[in-house]
Amino acid sequence: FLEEHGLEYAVTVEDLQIHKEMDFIVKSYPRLVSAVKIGHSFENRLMYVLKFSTGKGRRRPAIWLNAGIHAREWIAPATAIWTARKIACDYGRDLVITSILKKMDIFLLPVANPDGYVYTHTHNRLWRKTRSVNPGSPCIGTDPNRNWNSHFGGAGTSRDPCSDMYHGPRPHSEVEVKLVADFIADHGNFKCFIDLHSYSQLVMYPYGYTTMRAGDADELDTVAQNAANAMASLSGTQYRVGSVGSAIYTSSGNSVDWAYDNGIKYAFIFELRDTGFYAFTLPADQIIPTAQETWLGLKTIMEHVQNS
Ligand SMILES: O=C(O)[C@H](Cc1ccccc1)CC(O)(O)C[N+](=O)[O-]
Ligand SMILES: [Zn+2]
Repeated sequence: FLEEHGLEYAVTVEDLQIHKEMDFIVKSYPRLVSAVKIGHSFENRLMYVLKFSTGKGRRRPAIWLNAGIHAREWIAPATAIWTARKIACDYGRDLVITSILKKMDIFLLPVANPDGYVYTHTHNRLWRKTRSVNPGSPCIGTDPNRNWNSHFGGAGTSRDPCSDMYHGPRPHSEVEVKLVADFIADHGNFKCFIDLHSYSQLVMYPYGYTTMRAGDADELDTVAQNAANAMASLSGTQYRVGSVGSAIYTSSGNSVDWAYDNGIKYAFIFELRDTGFYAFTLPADQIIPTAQETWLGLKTIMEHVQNS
């Protein structure tokens, strides 16, 4: 049919519901929110960032909120898209977010690994990595939280393409990582990088490649503890706090070590709900409660950044 009608055979990739909601938020708040499309994934899906900005000027101090780098951690993109609408709705109403946006821009990437995210909906709910091809191996994908150009290939990573911790053939080999890293480096004025994962209920800061304390560890620990306290204030959910290396395990090439090494002092990773009962398959009725408590933690950090 397509041949005889001369139509191009369009390679359709499943659209993400979340991208449709992002379009809707851009349309609903055109003066505050814009779509920044930083490129495409390995399987040619949009890498779609929302920019929240009240001012002109391309290089206002900025905050990067990242989610969904690991495909199976569905609560992270869900929390991120709820947060997108919360920022838009509360600007002009909530004193803290209004004052933050007066001086800073916020960039939000709800699905940082779109190929993996779709794959968890269509083939394997517990998929973690990207979906890139590994030449010479039957195994697909690289762990995008081991692929950043920071102590690449060090502790807590694997060189085996079949491993869930495979660091990839080289730093930023994954286009999904490269696009974010290049965007942040080119912008050059990011003050804060927050990466949403699940599960374990943790608020962590660098370093992950070592248990050695980062230069700013004392300040970051205080900020993280304040965030955890704010999150617990809503319905008592307990978040532990610490450096990645000490709170869980050493793992090199992760996003916050890269951000911190590239001058973004306020670099945090959140491990959202729960502590293992449902694990990655957190029931949908916990999405909004998780997003609401996480928002209190995010505001705590962003307020500190704005005043620093
Ligand atoms: O292994 C990971 O990348 C995170 C732990 C982590 C978090 C921050 C920096 C380095 C590692 C754990 C998780 O979110 O991926 C959950 N999991 O183990 O699947
Ligand atoms: Zn993760």
